[in-house]
Amino acid sequence: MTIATMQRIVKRYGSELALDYIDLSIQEGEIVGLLGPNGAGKTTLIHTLLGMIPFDKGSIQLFGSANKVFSNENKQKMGLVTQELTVFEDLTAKENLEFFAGVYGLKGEERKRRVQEALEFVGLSSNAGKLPKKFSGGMKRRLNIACALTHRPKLLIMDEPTVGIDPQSRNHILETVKKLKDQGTTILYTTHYMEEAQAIASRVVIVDQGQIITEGTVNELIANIQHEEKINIEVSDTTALPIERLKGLDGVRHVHVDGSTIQIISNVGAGILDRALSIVKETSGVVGIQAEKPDLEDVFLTLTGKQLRDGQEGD
Ligand SMILES: Nc1ncnc2c1ncn2[C@@H]1O[C@H](COP(=O)(O)OP(=O)(O)OP(=O)(O)O)[C@@H](O)[C@H]1O
Repeated sequence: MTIATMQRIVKRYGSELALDYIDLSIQEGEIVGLLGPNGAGKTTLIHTLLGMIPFDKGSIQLFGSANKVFSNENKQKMGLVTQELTVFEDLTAKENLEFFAGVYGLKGEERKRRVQEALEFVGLSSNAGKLPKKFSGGMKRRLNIACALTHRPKLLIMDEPTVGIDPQSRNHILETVKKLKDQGTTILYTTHYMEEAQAIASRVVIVDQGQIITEGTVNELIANIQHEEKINIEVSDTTALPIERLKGLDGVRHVHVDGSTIQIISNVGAGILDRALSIVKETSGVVGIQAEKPDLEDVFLTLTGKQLRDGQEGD
């Protein structure tokens, strides 16, 4: 089932074109990683999808219908984890959750149960009675996520939920996102950390300057930009290098020798590593292997000619 569709969406802030004909659809059960540098339009895209800001052109469908897209019924099915922390510093973690659960209309025993579940889900049960101002940055981020979970949204939108936290807390959050997906939540996850998208996204959508410049699974995106694979094999003995035999392997394009290193360039997916190693081992003694593997950063660099500006901690 298609959970959300954006068709030809244009959004301007005055003369600034923030979304430039966006076409995006999100299928049930996916984690869509929305990746792009600062100012690319990620926050604008999700605020538009949630009906929080008006757009200039195009149409949006949610949960299979274009009718009453931003009705309360549909809004109840969505959750937003904001980029800025939206927790109240002077309420305990539990009171914060009770407040947000109340906003979504949960009452009585059900509200208590959902608050408890959300606290457990993000690993904050033992800190339920504490004030967030005493929390670490990572704990505050986890509470911020829990606030968007008590009403069990079908579509959870997370706007850079790991900005400014330590790697351990980040991993904890990424695990939480995967757990949510396993429980059937569809997730739109925006980030400018390419390794996060690479780790959790079933599909990655890369935006830059208000446009979707490419989308696909991480492997598809990498395969699209990758025309060859490179393996460097360092040997201990260069007296009888089996260059001609390596050149004869299926899929090999070039073989170079640089000092004690043999570089083999092959077609993508040729899978020559095992075969090449067994040939080299026969004559030359292998002391090291290095395979150059492109990642999402290379995809971005290839498509836009610039770095993704992978964010620093605390930015
Ligand atoms: N309220 C606003 N008024 C005017 N311009 C805005 C407003 N919000 C965003 N913009 C502009 O729209 C463009 C897209 O911004 P947006 O915040 O959507 O990007 P982003 O990808 O979420 O960036 P970041 O990673 O820094 O959060 C930017 O050029 C930004 O300056």
